[in-house]
Parts: sequence; C-alpha cells; structure tokens
Amino acid sequence: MSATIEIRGLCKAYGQQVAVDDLSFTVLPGQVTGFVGPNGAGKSTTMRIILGLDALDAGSALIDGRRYQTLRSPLCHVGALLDAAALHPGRRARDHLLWMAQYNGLPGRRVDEVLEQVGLTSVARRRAGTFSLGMRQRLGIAAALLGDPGVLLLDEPVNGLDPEGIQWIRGLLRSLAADGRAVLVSSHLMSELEGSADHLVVIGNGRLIADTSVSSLLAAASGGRVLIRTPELSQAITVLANAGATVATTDREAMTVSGLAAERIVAVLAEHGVRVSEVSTHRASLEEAYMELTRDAVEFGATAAKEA
Ligand SMILES: Nc1ncnc2c1ncn2[C@@H]1O[C@H](COP(=O)(O)OP(=O)(O)OP(=O)(O)O)[C@@H](O)[C@H]1O
Repeated sequence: MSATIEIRGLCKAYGQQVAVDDLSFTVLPGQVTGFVGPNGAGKSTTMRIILGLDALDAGSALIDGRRYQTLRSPLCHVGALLDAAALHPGRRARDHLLWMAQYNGLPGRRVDEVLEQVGLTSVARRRAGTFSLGMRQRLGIAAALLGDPGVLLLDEPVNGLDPEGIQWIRGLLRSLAADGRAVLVSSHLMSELEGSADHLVVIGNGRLIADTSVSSLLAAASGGRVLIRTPELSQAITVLANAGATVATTDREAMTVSGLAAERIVAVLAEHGVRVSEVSTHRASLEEAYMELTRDAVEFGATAAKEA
C-alpha cells in the first residue's frame, strides 16, 4: 500500500466564519499522522472536505492524487470514522456491516473479517442501540476497514473511551500503519496521541502551526533541560540563577534547569552545600511539547481577542 492524502492551499468558510485557511500538508503511508488542534480549529471540516462531504472554497484535497468524488470504489481507497454515534440503534451490528458491504459491492466475508479485527465477533448479532460508546467506536472502525482501504481518517476516535479502549485504539492505529496504510487521526488532546502518532499536523484557527515528526518535536522540546529535586529549593534557585542558568519550578521540591550541563549543575550546588535528592535529564511529554509549540498561537489569539 502506498496511498497518500494531499492537502494544498485548502480554504473553507461558513459565511463570515473561516474554518480552514490556506492549509497544506501531506499524510504519508506507513505512519500514523496526528491531526491536532483545539476545539473549532478546523479538523472535522478538513476531514469532511477530504471525504467529499463538504465543498471547498479554494485549494485541493486529494486521495491517491484524486478527488474523493472521482474514486470508483471509494471504500476501497479510504475508510472513515467521523461520528460513531451515527448508527441506526435498531440495526444489528453484523447486518449494518452486511448492508454496507452489499451497497458497495464488497464480498460478505469481509464483514466477519473486520468484526474479528475489532473484537466484536461475539456481539455481532446485538443491536447497535445496546452498544457502549467503546463498542460503537469499534463498529465504526470495522465499517471503515470493510474495503481494506489504503487511507484511513478517524475523527477523535478515542473521545470518551476508557483507558482500555484508548490502549486498544493505539495498538490498532499502529498495526494499520505497519500494514503500510496512511492513517490520519484527529484529536484536540495531544496526550491522546502519545504512543501512537509518528507525525503531527498541528492547526489553530484553520491555519497550519506545525508539520513535524513526533521525535523531532520531542527532542526540540526536551532540549538540554535537567530536572533537579532538592529539599532546599529556594537556595538552589538563587545559586543556579547566579551561575547563569534558567530555572523553572515544577513543584515545591523540584525544578527544571536549562543553560547549564547536568554535571555543572551538580558541581555548583555541591559547592554551595545544597542537598540534591534527584538529578535527571528532562524528557518532555508530547503534551508539554504541544504547549510550547502552541504558546505563540495561543498568545496571539488572546492578544487578538483583547484588541477586538
Ligand atoms: N456546518 C457549519 N456551519 C457553520 N460553521 C461551521 C460548520 N462546521 C464548522 N463550523 C465552524 O468552523 C470552525 C471549524 O470547526 P471544526 O468542527 O472543523 O473544528 P474542529 O477542529 O473539528 O473542532 P472540534 O475539535 O470541536 O471537533 C468552527 O469555528 C466551527 O464553528
């Protein structure tokens, strides 16, 4: 599989409300691309446009180099989970998938294969209305996988799931990417993508903020910071600040220090008789990296709101 999604100069407004503003990015095969941004950033609009459910004002959104509307068997190119709640409550899970398969000219055996893949075989004859949110998400994903597509779009698939469900989705996303599929998964919480995304497309107010690999984002955010834990925090802060370090406290006994190597920090504190209970190189979480990345955009938003 080597399918891609290519978004170029995409623009969309609803009346005066700009939803997507000159957005460009590419979703590559073989990796999970996280599509991240706060509520209202334009993620769902972009996904709906990719799927031909909404018209674009300018630019292009292509799957395998083609517009969705021109794909001959769309389910075999792209599978999507947009709204897991949008299921007929009276329809049995298996019948729902059989109907979809028939309507799209797909073999009936795919239904049992995808039910197995998402772990719903034992409840396949139950009505969708009796399903928990987690089961509905699984059924929605089963539907997305029916045509064995090279591209998958999942809009907030872990929203409202319990930790076990989140763990399951993470594993599934990883295995779908390992098959060589291009997987685009949206979330407004960066932490939900920790452990599953390889690449991130971050948007705010419909505009691109970052298009980066997770590893380079984390490396940049971790950049040379050292975590120090000490029962003599205020003394340590003074000593390190005088030595030229930049210090930020994280709780009553801990701080992150930048601008000095770990060995130098330990030596300076020892020279001044400051006791230290922990020294470690700081590894940023994806959430911290995201906060750092979006700080400027958020500050810009706050300033703009104040000025308006
Ligand atoms: N059908 C619509 N009519 C009018 N405005 C809309 C419509 N759909 C989206 N918008 C507006 O476009 C902007 C982008 O919304 P969108 O739903 O794409 O964001 P999102 O990033 O998916 O947010 P969320 O995380 O809340 O789902 C928002 O300001 C929203 O109010």
